[in-house]
Amino acid sequence: MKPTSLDKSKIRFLLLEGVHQSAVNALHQAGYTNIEYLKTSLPEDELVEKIRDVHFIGIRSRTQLTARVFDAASRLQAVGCFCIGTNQVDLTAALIKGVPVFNAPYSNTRSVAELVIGQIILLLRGIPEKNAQAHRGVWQKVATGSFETRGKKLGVVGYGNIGSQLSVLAESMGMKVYLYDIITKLPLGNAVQVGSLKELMQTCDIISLHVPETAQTANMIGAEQISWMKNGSILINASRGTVIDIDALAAALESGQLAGAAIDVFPVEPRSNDEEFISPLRQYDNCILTPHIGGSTMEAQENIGLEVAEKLTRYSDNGSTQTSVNFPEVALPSHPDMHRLLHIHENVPGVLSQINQVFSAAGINIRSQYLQTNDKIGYVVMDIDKEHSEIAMDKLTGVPGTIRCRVLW
Ligand SMILES: NC(=O)c1ccc[n+]([C@@H]2O[C@H](COP(=O)([O-])OP(=O)(O)OC[C@H]3O[C@@H](n4cnc5c(N)ncnc54)[C@H](O)[C@@H]3O)[C@@H](O)[C@H]2O)c1
Ligand SMILES: O=C(O)[C@H](O)COP(=O)(O)O
Repeated sequence: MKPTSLDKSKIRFLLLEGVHQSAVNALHQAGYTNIEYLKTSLPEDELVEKIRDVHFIGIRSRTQLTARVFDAASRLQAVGCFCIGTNQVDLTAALIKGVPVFNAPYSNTRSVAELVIGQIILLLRGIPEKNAQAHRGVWQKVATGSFETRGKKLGVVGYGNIGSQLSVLAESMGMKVYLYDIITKLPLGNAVQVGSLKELMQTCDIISLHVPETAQTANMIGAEQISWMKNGSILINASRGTVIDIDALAAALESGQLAGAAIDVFPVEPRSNDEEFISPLRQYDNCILTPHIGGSTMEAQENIGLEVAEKLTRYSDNGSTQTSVNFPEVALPSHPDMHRLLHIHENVPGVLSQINQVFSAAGINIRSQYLQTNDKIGYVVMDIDKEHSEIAMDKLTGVPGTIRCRVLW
C-alpha cells in the first residue's frame, strides 16, 4: 500500500521567539525530531520563505502570521501560539486554508496578575521615582504621596482569566474591586461590575487593563478616557500596546494628573533583545516600563511549552482540534487498527453527502464519523478499515469544496 501518513521524522516544526525548552522536549517525546528552533521572531519576507516547508509553526506574541504568510504555507498543518493572545495571527486566513490555531489560554495568567499586584504596591508608594533618585544619590525619606493598598479602589477593565485573578489577589490585600466588561460577569469575592468604562474610571484609584486586542479595544484609553480618571490615580496596562494612546498617557504623566503608570506592552515593540526600545514614556521615572514580560516567568513558560506542544502533537497524531481558537472543535478518541481520514472543506451545502456517496459507491464502510462546522469550513473525520485508505484518499481529494485532507494511522 502507498504510504500516505507522513513519517514523523519528515514532519517539520519551526519554533520561534525562544519558546521554552519544555516544548522541544515534549515534541521529542512524542517522536517529532525535525525541529528548527530560533530565539527571535522573523519578519514577513523571511517567514514567507521559511514557512513553505513547515508543517507546524510555534510563535509567541511578536510574530505576525499574515494572510501572505498563510498563502505561502502550503504544507502548514497547525499554528501553536505559545502565549494567550492570538491577535498576531490572521485567524480567518488560517481558517480558510484549513489551519487550526492553538494557544495556552491560562498558563501565564497568574504571572500577569502577580506582576500587576507588585506594580500597584510600588506605584502607590512612589517607589519607581524613589528608586531612580536613590540610584542618583538622592535621599527622599518622605511619606507624602505614599499610600497603602488597603481600602484603595481597583478598577479592572476586562474581567477574564487575568482580570478576575487580579481581583481576588487585590481583595485579599483589602482593596475594593470594581470591574468593567462588555459581558455580564459573575464577580468573584466582593467585586462589583459597573455599567460603563466612564463610571469605572471616575470611581477608581487604580485602573488595570486586561482586554484582548480587538477593533473595539484599539485606542480604547485615549485623552478623553484618561481625563475621566481621578487626579493622582494610576494606570496599568499589561494587555496589548494598542489599547492605550501612549501620547495621551505621556501628557497625563507630564501634567501630573496621573501619579504613575506601569506599562508592559507597547504599540511597537522591539523584535529582539538587541533592538533599542523607543518610547515617549522613557523620560518618566513614575512610569514603570517592562519589556512585555507579564507572562514571562519560568513556571508560566514551562507550562505553556508543554500545553501547546501537546495540542500540536494531538492534532498531528489524532486529528483532535479541541480548544482551537479558530477551528471547528472535534474531540476524538484513539483509532487503533483503523485509518483515520481528516477532511477539511468549504462549508457549502452537500459536501458531506457527496463524501458519503463516493464512499458508498466505492464500498468503503465508515466505522465512525465526526463532523463539526463553523460559518466558513467543515471538518469531518472518518475512521475506516486500513485496506480502503488509499482509494478513500483518492476519492476524498476529488470532492468539490475540499480544502485539504490527510490520513493518520
Ligand atoms: N503582558 C503579557 O505578557 C500578557 C500575558 C498574557 C495575556 N496578555 C494579554 O491580556 C489579555 C487578556 O488576557 P485574559 O487571559 O484575561 O483574556 P480573557 O479572554 O480571559 O479575558 C478578556 C476579557 O476582556 C473582555 N473584553 C473584551 N473586549 C472588551 C471591551 N471592549 N471592553 C471591556 N471588556 C472587554 C472579555 O469579555 C473578557 O472578559 C490577552 O488577550 C493578552 O492580549 C498579556
Ligand atoms: O499573549 C500573551 O500570552 C502575552 O502577551 C505574552 O506573550 P509572549 O509569550 O510574547 O511573552
